[in-house]
Amino acid sequence: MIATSLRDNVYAITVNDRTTDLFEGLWPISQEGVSYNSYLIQDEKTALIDLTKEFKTDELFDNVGMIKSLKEIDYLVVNHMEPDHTGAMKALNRLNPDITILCTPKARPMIENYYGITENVREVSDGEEISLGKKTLKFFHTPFVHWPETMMTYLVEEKILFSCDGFGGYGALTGAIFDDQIRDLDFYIKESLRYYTNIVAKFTKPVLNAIEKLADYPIEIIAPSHGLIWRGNPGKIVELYQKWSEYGKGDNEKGVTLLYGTMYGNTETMMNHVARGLGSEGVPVDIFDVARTHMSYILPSLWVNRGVIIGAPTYEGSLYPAMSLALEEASIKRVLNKKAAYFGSFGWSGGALRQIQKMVEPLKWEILDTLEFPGGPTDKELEKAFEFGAAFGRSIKA
Ligand SMILES: Cc1cc2nc3c(=O)[nH]c(=O)nc-3n(C[C@H](O)[C@H](O)[C@H](O)COP(=O)(O)O)c2cc1C
Repeated sequence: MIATSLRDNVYAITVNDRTTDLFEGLWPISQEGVSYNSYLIQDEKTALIDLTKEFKTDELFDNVGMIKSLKEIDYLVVNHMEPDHTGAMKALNRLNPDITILCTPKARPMIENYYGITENVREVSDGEEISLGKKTLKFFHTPFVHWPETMMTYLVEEKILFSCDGFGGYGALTGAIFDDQIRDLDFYIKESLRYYTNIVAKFTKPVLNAIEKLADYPIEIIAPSHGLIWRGNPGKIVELYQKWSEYGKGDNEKGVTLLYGTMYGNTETMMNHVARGLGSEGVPVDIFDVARTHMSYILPSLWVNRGVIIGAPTYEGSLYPAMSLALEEASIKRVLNKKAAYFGSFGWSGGALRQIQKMVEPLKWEILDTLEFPGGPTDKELEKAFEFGAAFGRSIKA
């Protein structure tokens, strides 16, 4: 892909990755893809902001090289050390050992640990400015958006924020790279939420801190290191990230995530009646079979909805394992403060509910109702399931 101009002498080099199956070795992107965005600013001095995953090094270098020889670049700005933004660092350093690497103090030892580079590394302090000539880089330390060494870089005269992982999203770019060029903006918003819940959700407070820190600076372009560049409406992605971060406190949407798992269909039969009960109250419901859906796609729903219904049978005295794994993942991502309910089938002893209580208690999920039944549900139990769903729906709307 050829570099795109953001402003005079400010370029975006967006490298698409459509072959990595799992982002971070965890999160599926084989359908959606992802982009690694780097930025080049040409002035009396030239700065390159963030790099790419190692296997995309040649593509990045070829595209940068069309604008400026890599050997003539003065600064490499490292906003974040994660290898999807720094994988090309060693190769760049070999080509241009004189390049000055600008980073936070916390990034310096990481640069040595990951790439063995110790020379020409210059720490920038929070709020520090470096002049490139006519244009000025200003650095904001934003720890834990997404690692401790993270910072964002602001191009003062052009009012562009290079936000790295902050305000990023999955989704390879389709030639168009700006929000105002995209017909299916909903796709990128959905993929930004999935990215947020997969990658950033644990760090809601640092995201809110970063937004607050930048509040007084006019921003005309948000240029993250993954996904769309927000030029038409940069406030949109900031508002979304802010809203999603506020959800971490529990002030969520009036919807329900219905997670279920089943071995022989009894819990699934019940689930359909619970769902109809919820539907009768007009409450939006997302239904996921936890054994067959990657958690990457479940987390966005769990994150935004106020209510969670768990439907799963007892398995070896405890909870159906795929549901345990889903709840464990929700715990890792700090999905907190939900209204919850449980239903499920058992053979003889039960035990699933006990395990659920143990798992959701630290997450501050309030279990409003439970409905357990032996074997297959009777007609009476199915009626109860409908009312169980409807009652839960009412409590979510309340
Ligand atoms: C491998 C396995 C282990 C089970 N362990 C228990 C158990 O410890 N206690 C119990 O009450 N039922 C146990 N059951 C029975 C199931 O909970 C029961 O069959 C239930 O109806 C399954 O619901 P489903 O049709 O939604 O999968 C077990 C079933 C299987 C297949």
